[in-house]
Amino acid sequence: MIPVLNQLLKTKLVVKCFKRHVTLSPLSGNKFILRKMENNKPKIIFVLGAPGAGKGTQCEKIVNSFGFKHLSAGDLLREERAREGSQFGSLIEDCITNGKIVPVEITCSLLENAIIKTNQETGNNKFLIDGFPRNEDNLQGWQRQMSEKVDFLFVLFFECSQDKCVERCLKRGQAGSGRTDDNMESLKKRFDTYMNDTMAIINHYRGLGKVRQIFANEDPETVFKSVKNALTEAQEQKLF
Ligand SMILES: Nc1ncnc2c1ncn2[C@@H]1O[C@H](COP(=O)(O)OP(=O)(O)O)[C@@H](O)[C@H]1O
Ligand SMILES: O=c1ccn([C@@H]2O[C@H](COP(=O)(O)OP(=O)(O)O)[C@@H](O)[C@H]2O)c(=O)[nH]1
Repeated sequence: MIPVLNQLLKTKLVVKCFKRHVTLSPLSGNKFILRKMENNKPKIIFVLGAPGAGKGTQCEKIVNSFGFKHLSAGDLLREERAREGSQFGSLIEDCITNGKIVPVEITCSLLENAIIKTNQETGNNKFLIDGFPRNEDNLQGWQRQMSEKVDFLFVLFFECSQDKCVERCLKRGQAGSGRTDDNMESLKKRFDTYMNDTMAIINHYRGLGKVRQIFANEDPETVFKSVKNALTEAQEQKLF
C-alpha cells in the first residue's frame, strides 16, 4: 500500500477517494497527510410553485424542523428595491408589479451574497431558495454563476390549484401584505408568467428526476406532513 501511495505522490496527483470525503494531499518530499474533507459546498433546495401556493409558509416550517436557511428571491428583490441608492429599484418595481422576471444577474448576485453572508455568520450551509429559478434566463444564469459553487439537491414543488392560489394571494393583500402585486390585475400576469415560463423550469428538473412534488391545496399543517415525509426521505438518503 505505502509504495503505491508514494508513487502517486511522486506524480503529484491528488487522489480523491472515499467518494470525495477523503483527500490525499502531497506535501513536501514523501510526506503526506490523509485529510478528511467534508463536502463543504452549500446544499441547495429550490422551492417552486405558483404565487400563493404556500412556499414561504412551508419554508418557515422547514427551517424550524430541518435547520435550513430560507432565502426568498422575492424578499431579496423587495429589499433591494427598498435599499437607498439601489440602481435597480425601479426595474425591480416594474417587474414585480407586472409579474415579469427580474434579469438573473441581479437576482443571482443577491442570492450568492446572502448564501455567503449566512455561511460566514452562522456556518449554516443548507439553503431553501424560494421562488427561483423562474424562467430560462434564471436557469442559465444560475448555471453560469453558481452551479459549480453549490451542491444542488432537488426542487421541492408545491402543486396547488389556481383558484386556491388566487384566493390566498387576495386574502394576503386584504390582510395588509403591503405587496404591490397581491391584486387581481398583477395576479393575472403572475400566473401567465408562471404557466408560460416557470412550469418549463419545473418540467426541466422533472426530466432530470429532481422534483419532489407536494400537494398543497390543504391546510398548512396537512401540507407540512407531506413536506416532512419528503425531507425525511431525503435526509435518510444522506442528501443533507
Ligand atoms: N395551506 C394553506 N392554506 C391556506 N392558506 C395558506 C396556506 N399556505 C399559505 N397560506 C396563506 O396564503 C398566503 C400565501 O402563502 P405564502 O406562503 O406566502 O405563498 P407563496 O410564498 O407561495 O406566495 C399567505 O397569506 C399564507 O398565510
Ligand atoms: O427569482 C425571482 C423571484 C421573484 N421575482 C419577482 O418577484 C415577484 C414576487 O415573487 P415572490 O416569490 O415573492 O412571490 P410569489 O409570486 O411566488 O408569491 C415575482 O412575481 C417576480 O416579479 C423575480 O423576478 N425573480
